[in-house]
Amino acid sequence: MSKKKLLIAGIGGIGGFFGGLLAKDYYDSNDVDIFFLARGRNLLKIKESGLRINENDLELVIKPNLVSDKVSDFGIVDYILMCTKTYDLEETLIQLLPSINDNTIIIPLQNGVDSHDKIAKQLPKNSIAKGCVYLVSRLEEPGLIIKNGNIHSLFFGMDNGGNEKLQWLQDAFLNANIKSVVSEDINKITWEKFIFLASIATATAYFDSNIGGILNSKEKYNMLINLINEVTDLAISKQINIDKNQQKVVLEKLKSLPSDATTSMHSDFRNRKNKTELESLTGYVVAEGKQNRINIETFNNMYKVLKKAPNELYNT
Ligand SMILES: NC(=O)C1=CN([C@@H]2O[C@H](COP(=O)(O)OP(=O)(O)OC[C@H]3O[C@@H](n4cnc5c(N)ncnc54)[C@H](OP(=O)(O)O)[C@@H]3O)[C@@H](O)[C@H]2O)C=CC1
Ligand SMILES: CC(C)(CO)C(=O)C(=O)O
Repeated sequence: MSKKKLLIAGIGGIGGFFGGLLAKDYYDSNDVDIFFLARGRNLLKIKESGLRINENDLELVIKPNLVSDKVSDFGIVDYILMCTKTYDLEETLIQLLPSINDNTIIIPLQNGVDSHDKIAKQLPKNSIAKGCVYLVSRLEEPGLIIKNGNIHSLFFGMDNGGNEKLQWLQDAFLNANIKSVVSEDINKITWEKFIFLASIATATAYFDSNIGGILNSKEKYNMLINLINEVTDLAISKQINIDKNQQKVVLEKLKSLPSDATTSMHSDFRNRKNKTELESLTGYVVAEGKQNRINIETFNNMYKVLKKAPNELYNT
């Protein structure tokens, strides 16, 4: 059997963490190659001294089989885990075309619910999975991933069956100690993540507050509940098969996260990044809510404020 090639595209908070665990497990493997697509100073640092993953003060240093920004170095790969921010998805896919043939399976692990369709539009012949992760992890500096808290989980699957194609990947994740699940109902799972994330990412960025700060303030908590209800109504209008009581589901998830943690979108606002995922999270709910005639007043009000540049938004 030929060697399987698994490419992690984007070595930041999630790609660095999950890619790092895979690269650690499969270093020297005769059966599997783990490749990293990285760029800039991050690429240089990983090439020079490996990728460091710091979890609860324990540090792992990982050398992938190959890290590069030149897609021609990888050849055709069997699987691609898409781990860039959503705003980099389309450009990265175009860059990756020389490594993709009709058999390459692509799994977006990004937040949001539209990556699958965007990839399928560009690559109609390929099997495209859906996926999502629960993790709090940041690329702290080039070559250094810091994971906060004890949770990590990864869900993936395909809408129309086809999960047997994903079984090899599931085994690879489990061998690398990644808590992963191949789901028969991945649309539901990714929407549950979206309801949770679009609400808490919007609230943390709008109030410039961590998760504990939202849960412990009556005013902020009530706004969070409005957000959860609005995006739940949107999901139901789109016939997503979810339980109507998403408040309970979201609050349970929030309680499993460290209270000093925040969302990746809020971190990007805080770090004055010139791009954020506002459009694929808050903006998506506003646009789809309007189209489906759902009351999305709280999302809309917060969206208008969050559209200002982060420099204008936060004064410290
Ligand atoms: N971080 C977390 O804890 C969680 C994040 N998520 C979601 O996961 C996704 C990724 O987030 P996160 O890992 O935080 O993002 P990061 O910004 O930390 O990582 C993305 C990395 O991809 C790199 N990249 C982008 N395009 C390319 C390219 N064409 N070639 C090579 N490298 C590229 C970026 O480089 P550069 O910096 O140069 O742009 C960056 O290093 C998002 O959708 C996020 O919402 C979901 C759950 C938890
Ligand atoms: C809230 C959290 C940390 C949970 O995984 C997340 O998905 C994000 O920050 O994007």
